[in-house]
Amino acid sequence: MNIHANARPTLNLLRLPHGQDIELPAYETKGAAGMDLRAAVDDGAPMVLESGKRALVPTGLIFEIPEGFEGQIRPRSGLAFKNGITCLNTPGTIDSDYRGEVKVLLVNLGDEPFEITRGMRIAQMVIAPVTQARVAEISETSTTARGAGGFGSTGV
Ligand SMILES: O=c1ccn([C@H]2C[C@H](O)[C@@H](COP(=O)(O)OP(=O)(O)OP(=O)(O)O)O2)c(=O)[nH]1
Ligand SMILES: [Mg+2]
Repeated sequence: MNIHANARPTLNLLRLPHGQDIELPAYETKGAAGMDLRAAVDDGAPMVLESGKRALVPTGLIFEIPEGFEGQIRPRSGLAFKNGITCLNTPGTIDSDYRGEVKVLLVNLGDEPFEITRGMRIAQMVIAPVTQARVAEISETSTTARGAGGFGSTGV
């Protein structure tokens, strides 16, 4: 039994006209972290992503991410490995107050053109909790062992 079953937040979504027959985002396995998102491109006109180019791919869906959460749009590793297709802005951020169509910014880092067909699973979305911090300006920082060391300061 999933002990978190009752704690699962609900993702409301609205289909746009061009998303009508697209399968809804779904977790492909019981323990999947992300739900796969599908391309709502024209049936008769697949989108061709040339090598080195990027494109915003429509999902045909508007989400209401529950308050206190975000949607993280991440690449699918299979597309990345086989075709060099990834999300340019990964992880893309879907804000809980966004009410526009969710789009996936794909880039083709492979050598061949890539055809995106209607209903193709192009990316995945992870619903993750978000903390909004308060911002407080200070005049000096506390002291730590690390100090300003970074970018490899602890060695390899
Ligand atoms: O891959 C993505 C990333 C973002 N968005 C939408 C939802 C998100 O809530 C909104 C704004 O995203 P972000 O804050 O990353 O972009 P921005 O360049 O800062 O735009 P804005 O000024 O609208 O916040 O764009 C997508 O549909 N797909
Ligand atoms: Mg922003």
